[in-house]
Amino acid sequence: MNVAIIGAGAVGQLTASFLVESGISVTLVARRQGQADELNAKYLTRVNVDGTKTVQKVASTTRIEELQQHDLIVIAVKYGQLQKLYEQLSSLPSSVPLLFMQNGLAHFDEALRLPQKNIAFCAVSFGAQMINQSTVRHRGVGACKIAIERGSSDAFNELLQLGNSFYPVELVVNAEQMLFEKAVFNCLINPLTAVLQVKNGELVTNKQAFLLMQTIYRELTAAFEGLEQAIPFLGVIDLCEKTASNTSSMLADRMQGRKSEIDTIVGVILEKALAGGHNLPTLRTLYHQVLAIEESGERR
Ligand SMILES: NC(=O)C1=CN([C@@H]2O[C@H](COP(=O)(O)OP(=O)(O)OC[C@H]3O[C@@H](n4cnc5c(N)ncnc54)[C@H](OP(=O)(O)O)[C@@H]3O)[C@@H](O)[C@H]2O)C=CC1
Ligand SMILES: CC(C)(CO)C(=O)C(=O)O
Repeated sequence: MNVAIIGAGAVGQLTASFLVESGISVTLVARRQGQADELNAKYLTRVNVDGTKTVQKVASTTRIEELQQHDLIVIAVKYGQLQKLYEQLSSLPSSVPLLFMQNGLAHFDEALRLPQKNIAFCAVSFGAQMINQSTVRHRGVGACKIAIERGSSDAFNELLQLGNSFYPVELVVNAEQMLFEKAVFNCLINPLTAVLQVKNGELVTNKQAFLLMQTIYRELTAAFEGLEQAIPFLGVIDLCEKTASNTSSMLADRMQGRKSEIDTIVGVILEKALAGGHNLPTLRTLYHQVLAIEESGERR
């Protein structure tokens, strides 16, 4: 099987590394030629959760138009980077299956406007941190859930049968519900880690941060019926603990001075809650804090 992964960042590199380990041929598509050259010249290194290293050869390119013959294209860029990609993806053959790996909800309808016959979405709860252009650190084992929204599961079978306990893959029935539940986890973790500039584990060990997370959980469960059953608070604590040493993707954005995914994650959840008459004041305050930090351009 030939898989192309667009986005040689934290999630793209980690996923590439586990697929290669299972004998799948992977092409990592980078945005910058310099990174593609480095990946081609060097090896891709994964620093495992126990600190050991797994080193593999992975091909890299910047040329999306060359991906016509691939059996699967995984899209592992940030939400804000998808807009530029849609046009290129739409010119690929409609037979090429696509798998979207973004957090948040805004890409769901957008991706389904593409002409491809097989489209699936992914919600991942592992931690991944880019160390440099060809090294990724696995910062916590967690599931990679896949839900097929259009077409058949055949194209995704090899991924679903990966059988690696460090990169567990699960098939989920309802893509939108899966993305919603993952966005709820991210509402509880990402903005707090970004504003407080702490790793995920500190949301449990720091009493004040924990209190804030509990308050947001109460707001969310009051707004969405059945959420407390679908996502018990213990599950949130568990995710923080499993990814304790991870820099959340939103904190990583703040540290790099990049625009975050606050709107596709928190913005969409706030809108849904408001439609049901719930304002979620604590989460809303964090939302504006993240936007204010971005507006101030603190690293510029
Ligand atoms: N990191 C984590 O622990 C987790 C992340 N996620 C989610 O996964 C998604 C990806 O996040 P993450 O991997 O952390 O993000 P990164 O910023 O680490 O990686 C994104 C990569 O995409 C590249 N890219 C952007 N545009 C293009 C393009 N047109 N062609 C090719 N490559 C492109 C970027 O290149 P460049 O650097 O040149 O801009 C960058 O290397 C996000 O939605 C995030 O929320 C989910 C769970 C955990
Ligand atoms: C799973 C988690 C919380 C890992 O940090 C994540 O989704 C993110 O950082 O965006």
